[in-house]
Amino acid sequence: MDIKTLLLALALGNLSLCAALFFFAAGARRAGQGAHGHATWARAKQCQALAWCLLYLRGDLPDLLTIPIANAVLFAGFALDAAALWEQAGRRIWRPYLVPALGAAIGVYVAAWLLQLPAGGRIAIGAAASAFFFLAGAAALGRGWRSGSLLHRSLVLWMLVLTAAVLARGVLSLLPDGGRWLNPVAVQAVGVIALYLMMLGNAFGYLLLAREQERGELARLEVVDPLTDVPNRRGFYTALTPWIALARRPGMPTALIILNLDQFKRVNDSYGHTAGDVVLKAMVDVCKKQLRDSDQMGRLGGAEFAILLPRTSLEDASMVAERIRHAVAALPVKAEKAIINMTASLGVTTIRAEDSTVSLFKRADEALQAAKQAGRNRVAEAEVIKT
Ligand SMILES: Nc1nc2c(ncn2[C@@H]2O[C@H](COP(=O)(O)OP(=O)(O)OP(=O)(O)O)[C@@H](O)[C@H]2O)c(=O)[nH]1
Repeated sequence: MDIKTLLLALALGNLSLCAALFFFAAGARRAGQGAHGHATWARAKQCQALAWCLLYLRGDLPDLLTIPIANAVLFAGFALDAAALWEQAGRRIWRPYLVPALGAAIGVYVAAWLLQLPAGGRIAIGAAASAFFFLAGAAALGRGWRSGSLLHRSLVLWMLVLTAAVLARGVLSLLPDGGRWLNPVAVQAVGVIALYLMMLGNAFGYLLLAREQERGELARLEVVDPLTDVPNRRGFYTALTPWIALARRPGMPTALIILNLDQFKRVNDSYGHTAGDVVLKAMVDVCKKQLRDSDQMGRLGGAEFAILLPRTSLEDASMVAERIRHAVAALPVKAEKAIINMTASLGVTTIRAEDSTVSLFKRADEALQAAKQAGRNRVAEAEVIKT
């Protein structure tokens, strides 16, 4: 296989990935899901497909296009590959690191071309720049090394080996007698094959990270409310369980507040569901500001929230509830070009030795209903057992 055929294989490989991503994005858009998740990776593949096409057409197109521009686009493609891997690994901030590195790589390469450095020098610069971006990508994949599967770890090692091969090709191109004891065409072919395998390794690595991230997100959504980012009912119950067990032992009590926004249905009916969502998010922020780090807020559903206050007496919990009630009433929420004033009703109780989740929530809910019936925008305590 000659070098031209290998370059064509690289161009076609990246073009097929572009096509696959295009149809994936179109499918996601039709399903109403949006497809922003893979935008960086799609751009990386587009850059690389264009660059390999230009490199393939060397000799047919002007050198300006097939040498400096093709390599600059290729470096951009490799940098975006690394960026996409970092995004999938959970780090969204890659621009401050990769953009200057890309600028430097392009600057040095173009300067070498303008100064008419021998081709070996340019190849070495290209290899060093590519290896840098491959290493950045491998580092993103390597972050999950400890918890990673065998496939995950093998991919990291595979990318490191290929990076070393690309780098070795660059070093060999600098040796004055490199061509004497090695066939230069074979060295070039090994370099291009390493790049081809890197394209495949990167695609596997990217898909692996994407699958891991999706699994992590699904696991998170089982216990977290996606709108307000606080635990949902299931997550809150899980956090509550040890405190119910602890209530059987002597010591400071744990308090529970249930908060329900008043007449929230009207907000949805008057301003729309989107405005209602903004209000719910704002309410969580308002409440969190009144709580300690050790307190835990959760969303039970609709406009109803629960707050767990460890080591807090009924009296103190009522004071916190009153503070929250006041803060909610004092803060108008801007949503959908409207200013919405809200109030909340709150029921307060402490966990008792004989409590189960059902009896605890029943009591807190009765207090909440008492607050609603007394005219809303107020705090009510659950009845205390006289001993
Ligand atoms: N915007 C928005 N609305 C929601 C969401 N979940 C539930 N709701 C709405 O929240 C409203 C809950 O109303 P309720 O708590 O039952 O009653 P209310 O209007 O607040 O009246 P009171 O509780 O008696 O003061 C219903 O209209 C639900 O459709 C959500 O995620 N977003």
